[in-house]
Amino acid sequence: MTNDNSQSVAILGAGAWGTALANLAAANGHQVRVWSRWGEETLEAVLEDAQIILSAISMKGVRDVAAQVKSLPVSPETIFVTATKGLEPETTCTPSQIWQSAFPDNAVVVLSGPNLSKEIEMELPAATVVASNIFTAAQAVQLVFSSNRFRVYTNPDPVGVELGGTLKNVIAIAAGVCDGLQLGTNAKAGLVTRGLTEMVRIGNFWGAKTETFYGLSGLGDLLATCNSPLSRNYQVGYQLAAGKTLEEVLSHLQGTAEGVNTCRVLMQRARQQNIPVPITEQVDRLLQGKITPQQALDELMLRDIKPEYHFEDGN
Ligand SMILES: NC(=O)C1=CN([C@@H]2O[C@H](COP(=O)(O)OP(=O)(O)OC[C@H]3O[C@@H](n4cnc5c(N)ncnc54)[C@H](O)[C@@H]3O)[C@@H](O)[C@H]2O)C=CC1
Ligand SMILES: O=C(CO)COP(=O)(O)O
Repeated sequence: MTNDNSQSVAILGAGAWGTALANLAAANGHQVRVWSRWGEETLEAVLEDAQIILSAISMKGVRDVAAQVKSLPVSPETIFVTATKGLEPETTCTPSQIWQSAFPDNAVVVLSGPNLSKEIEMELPAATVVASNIFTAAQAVQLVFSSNRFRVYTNPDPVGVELGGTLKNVIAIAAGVCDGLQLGTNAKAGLVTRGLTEMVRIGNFWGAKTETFYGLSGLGDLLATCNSPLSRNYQVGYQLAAGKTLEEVLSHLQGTAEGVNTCRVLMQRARQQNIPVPITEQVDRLLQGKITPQQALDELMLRDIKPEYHFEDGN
């Protein structure tokens, strides 16, 4: 396909998600180059004249790759896009914070939504969100990826969009446990809905807007990952419920389940800041092998009874 507005796009990370995004941009007629740490092309060659640099590196590699990019010439006009869903253990930074601190003069856009890469590779329809403090940058990225099979919305709340995609991974592990234990549809609906409340609570604390969590990058991604065996995070929970150890599960898992590390980081930060995160807390104890899936369920069901919401008018 030819494209009069063809952009030069560098994709960093040739895993499942980087490859799917590269294919979407290439199908729209953009010039796409993909860099992988195992590939033949150098980072310098892939970045040359890039108008958009998109990172789909898993969380553990983001800071290192950002430092490598920083050592190379990058125009201040270049837009960075981050598609990673995780939190850095040492700093609790989100990926966009790492990219923005490495490139303070460049626009940074977060791309996140209900996007199971296998379905996107099968050319099934999907929607996503691109969020930035700089609206024109989000619009430019929207144009690069939008097509009749990938609907891209802009959003002005990058923190909310990024946290939605990150926090839902922990709830997806819990949802996998719920299905693995065959707890039924009512239990799953209760878990996912209270999971969303937990995500909003954390997100608000960290500066995200409530409405964003009710959109594609929050509720949307929560529904996708909590209901699909294609989700690696869901698979982790499902297999823990079958009695496997975390080590056994991770040794056979294809790709990255970011929720495992996110849960630890989130738990530490929530404790420091006194944010109640009951579901995350049980997932954390389960991942650490401190409790069984059944004990996690009992802990959640037998918490103190309380109102569903604290309304502002006191009712
Ligand atoms: N696969 C999916 O359906 C989706 C994944 N994501 C997110 O995208 C990110 C990547 O996910 P996948 O592509 O599925 O994972 P993956 O495991 O298939 O690929 C990860 C990529 O990161 C690279 N990488 C890891 N550490 C590195 C380092 N130190 N230096 C350089 N490169 C390094 C790997 O070589 C690989 O290319 C994750 O944060 C995930 O949550 C987001 C939406 C959808
Ligand atoms: O984020 C995803 C879908 O939006 C992918 O989920 P997993 O990382 O659990 O596979």
